[in-house]
Amino acid sequence: MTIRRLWRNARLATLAGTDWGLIEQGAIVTEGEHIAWVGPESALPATRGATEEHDLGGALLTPGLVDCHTHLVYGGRRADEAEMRLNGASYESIARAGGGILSTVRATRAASEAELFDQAAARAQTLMDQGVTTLEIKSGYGLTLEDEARCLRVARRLGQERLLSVRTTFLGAHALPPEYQGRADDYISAVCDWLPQLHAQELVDAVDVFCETIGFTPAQTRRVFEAARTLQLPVKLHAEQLSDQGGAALAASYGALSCDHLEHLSPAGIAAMKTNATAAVLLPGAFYMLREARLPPIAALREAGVPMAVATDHNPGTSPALSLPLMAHMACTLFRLTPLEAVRGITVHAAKALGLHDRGTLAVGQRADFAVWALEHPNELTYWFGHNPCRRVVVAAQERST
Ligand SMILES: N=CN[C@@H](CCC(=O)O)C(=O)O
Ligand SMILES: [Zn+2]
Repeated sequence: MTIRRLWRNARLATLAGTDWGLIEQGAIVTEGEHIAWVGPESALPATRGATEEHDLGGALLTPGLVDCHTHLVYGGRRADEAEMRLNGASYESIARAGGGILSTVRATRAASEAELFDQAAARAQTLMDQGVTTLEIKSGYGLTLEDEARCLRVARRLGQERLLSVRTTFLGAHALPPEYQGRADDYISAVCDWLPQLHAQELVDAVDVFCETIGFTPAQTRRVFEAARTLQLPVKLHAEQLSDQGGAALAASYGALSCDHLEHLSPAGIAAMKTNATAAVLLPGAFYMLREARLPPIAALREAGVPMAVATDHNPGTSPALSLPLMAHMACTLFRLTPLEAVRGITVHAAKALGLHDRGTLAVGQRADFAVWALEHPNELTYWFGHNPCRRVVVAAQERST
């Protein structure tokens, strides 16, 4: 029997149109895992009787948050590297000396799958406690077939065992592992060979590449995208973070779901993203921690109508951040997004960046994923920082304790 639930006595921010979509004294009826009715309580049809009723005490209810770019599964930590950077070393110089991503690769390979799971689960819990109901998790710290598979299995298990929706992204082309030094093209051949094997194990929802001077070239990126295309897997790209490689235009030409980082994005890249409906994922945590000098071209993206998402980019090197509302706050203060843009960036546009159209707003037919906040207005999601106003989280109409 489909369970029908009534969630009432809430101020709703539906985000279903182009504004906040506020509904005072609102109610939502869910049937099974989806929203069956949403509106002011006064208009609730009598036929909408529910088997369960939840009084939300006048709190603010928003769509569940979507963190569309994380590297959540890894071993170790990189506080020493952060200290080196604070003492003057650059991210690139540390990477070229075999630190950076490769130091996390060593720690990840040394960790057991159970350890990787426990550590990632604790991080996921912190994100979830602050309103996240959908989480993208990339591999990219294993860099062997088996180590990449382990990380993707851990990510899948998080989705199965926790009340959370997880999307997995294969990022084998994240860094060149030591055993392939000087043989980047051979490593890309290996990555292209692993992809169908991982896909056959149902471990891959999308494919990503780090296209950068300290990552992979556009030509190597293209080879990975061709392998993804053969399997009809969507692609996304770490693009134009530290330099303009023309990666965004390349990714957009493959119909990429998103291009992420984008501090060095060119007008041609923006035009290609616009043409191909590719979302821009902004990552203020990495921008802040690397003390980058150059802002992503927000005004031009806005002008072009490219959807802008915001994510934590949680990773041990450049963004050990575990609060998506904090990233929305930083997207406003650092990148000058409006509060509405930033909140759409962690809900409906983040869902779009994952190719998901069934979440991110409160509307009939959408997944019943929402967060309840001790706030009066959704603009407070980008106002407060350093505390957690999230009170309840509901995933597919099931309440998760926070
Ligand atoms: N830029 C590449 N990948 C990560 C950083 C990974 C790391 O430094 O461990 C990012 O998205 O910022
Ligand atoms: Zn990343």
